[in-house]
Amino acid sequence: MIVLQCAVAAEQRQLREQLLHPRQHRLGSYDLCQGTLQGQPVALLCGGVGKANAAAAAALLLQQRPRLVVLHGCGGFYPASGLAVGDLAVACEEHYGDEGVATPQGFRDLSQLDLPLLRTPAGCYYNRFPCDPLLTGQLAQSCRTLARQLGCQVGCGPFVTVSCGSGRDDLALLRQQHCGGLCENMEGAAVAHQCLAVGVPFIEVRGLSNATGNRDLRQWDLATAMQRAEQATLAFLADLPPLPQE
Ligand SMILES: O=C(O)c1cccc(C(=O)CC[C@H]2O[C@@H](n3cnc4c(=O)[nH]cnc43)[C@H](O)[C@@H]2O)c1
Repeated sequence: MIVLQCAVAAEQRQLREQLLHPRQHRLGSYDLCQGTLQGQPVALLCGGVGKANAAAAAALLLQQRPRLVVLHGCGGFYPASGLAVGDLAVACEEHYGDEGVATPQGFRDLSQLDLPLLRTPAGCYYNRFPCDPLLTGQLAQSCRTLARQLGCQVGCGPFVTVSCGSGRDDLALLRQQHCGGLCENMEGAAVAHQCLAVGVPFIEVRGLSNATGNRDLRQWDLATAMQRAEQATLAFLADLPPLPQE
């Protein structure tokens, strides 16, 4: 089974509509919708906004040993990303953007503080959590094909997960520079972290709803961004070969 996780119900509307053989379950405090999309067995999980919600939801689903977790939704793009509202972004890794300490000399992240968030036999993880490289490549390829049809761009690079959105130019610039960030969101690093902790592959795609930096809600397009992330998820599933045992 593949888990398709998002933050809010509006981010999974199309996926729910297209789900074949839908079955509704209650898992902990979540309404889980299972079925088939593009021939793949999936579970649709709406985990809530923010790192704590996203991690709690992912941790519960990971107990069922899914084949893969795909996080999808909307996000903000950083100034030097070259991206625009309506474009797609694929994560190669996720950064916890505000875990660390703000000092008079600037932001110090957890590696500079020697405070790992996760210890595995392969090593310690601080602010940065990788996405599955092979599946990320496949996701980016599916997105490029889709983007040609939609007339939009695709970026692939580091994502930054924050508690406090970058609604100011200086903050957006700082986070972009510190993490080399392409896209900002509020859940990704927490889900990537949970997946890495139990060895389940993780990938992430976001439709870009807004620019980070000085906040101007008139320029936001949440609906298009959410829809495009769902379309990208469907395109990825359609291109994905089924697992031998499924
Ligand atoms: O009103 C605001 O200034 C504001 C700032 C950040 C996010 C929101 C939302 O309503 C969306 C939260 C939701 O969407 C993701 N998201 C979308 N754009 C961003 C962003 O620029 N920075 C961080 N998160 C963003 C996020 O993952 C949440 O799930 C409103």
